[in-house]
Amino acid sequence: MEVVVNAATSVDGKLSTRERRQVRISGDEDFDRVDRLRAAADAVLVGVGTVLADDPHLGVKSEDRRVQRLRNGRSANPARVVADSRARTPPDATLLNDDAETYLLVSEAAPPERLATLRDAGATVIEAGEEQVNLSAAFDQLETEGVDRLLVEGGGKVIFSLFEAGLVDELSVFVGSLVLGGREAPTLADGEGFVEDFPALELVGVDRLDDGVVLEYRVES
Ligand SMILES: NC(=O)C1=CN([C@@H]2O[C@H](COP(=O)(O)OP(=O)(O)OC[C@H]3O[C@@H](n4cnc5c(N)ncnc54)[C@H](O)[C@@H]3O)[C@@H](O)[C@H]2O)C=CC1
Ligand SMILES: Nc1nc(O)c(N)c(N[C@@H]2O[C@H](COP(=O)(O)O)[C@@H](O)[C@H]2O)n1
Repeated sequence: MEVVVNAATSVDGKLSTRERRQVRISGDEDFDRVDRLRAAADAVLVGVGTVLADDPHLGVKSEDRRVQRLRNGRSANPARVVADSRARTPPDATLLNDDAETYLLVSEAAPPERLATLRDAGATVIEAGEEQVNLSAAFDQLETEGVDRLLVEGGGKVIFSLFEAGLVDELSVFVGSLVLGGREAPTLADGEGFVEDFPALELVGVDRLDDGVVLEYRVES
């Protein structure tokens, strides 16, 4: 499976404010670039922290692109995937609507009654890992469901875990012209952080977009 990570940060590397309030960092051109990434993906993944903070939809915004996907024999929207160890996704979350299939990646620690509620709300549950989702094992199961290209939109904890597990193939970051600040504000890669064996990135693209810049990297394995 090809795993592509995309996020938008402030110049100081933050994904949102210290209150975890979603900020419009991207401008229209960058949101259109993200829409193209979504349209090219089989599924879009976020962590449950992002679901609780933003209640995202994760669908393709452009009708032309949705129509093109249908012409190509695909679903109009990519599937939605939530890394959600303890099944904390609210049953009325927007990404559980009928616009696309939704997979919840959970661990053995997820309460069975929560899983029953979320299955009733339309989710397909994939279990991998004891306390936290084992992303590598979960991705193997997603691949059997036909997910060959996965777009990851965040947040910082999930992105760090993916780098830690060596699962990221491509990374693109839109750096907007603003400073969010705050040591508690989520950054591109949170979690424990690396002290050695940092992921090796090859810079393959730099583009000015809106009032910011898009940096594109290939991740060396
Ligand atoms: N500017 C941008 O491009 C984006 C910004 N955001 C912002 O990021 C913030 C949310 O980020 P985070 O709090 O870091 O949450 P997150 O979205 O990374 O979710 C973290 C949660 O995912 C679950 N999880 C399951 N398996 C995991 C694993 N193997 N490794 C790590 N987590 C795992 C855990 O419950 C964990 O608490 C929000 O403020 C949101 O607005 C989110 C996405 C994109
Ligand atoms: N690329 C990008 N730029 C920003 O400025 C952002 N705030 C985000 N946030 C991400 O987009 C998700 C919302 O998606 P929907 O519009 O609801 O489909 C949000 O959850 C973040 O993952 N991204």
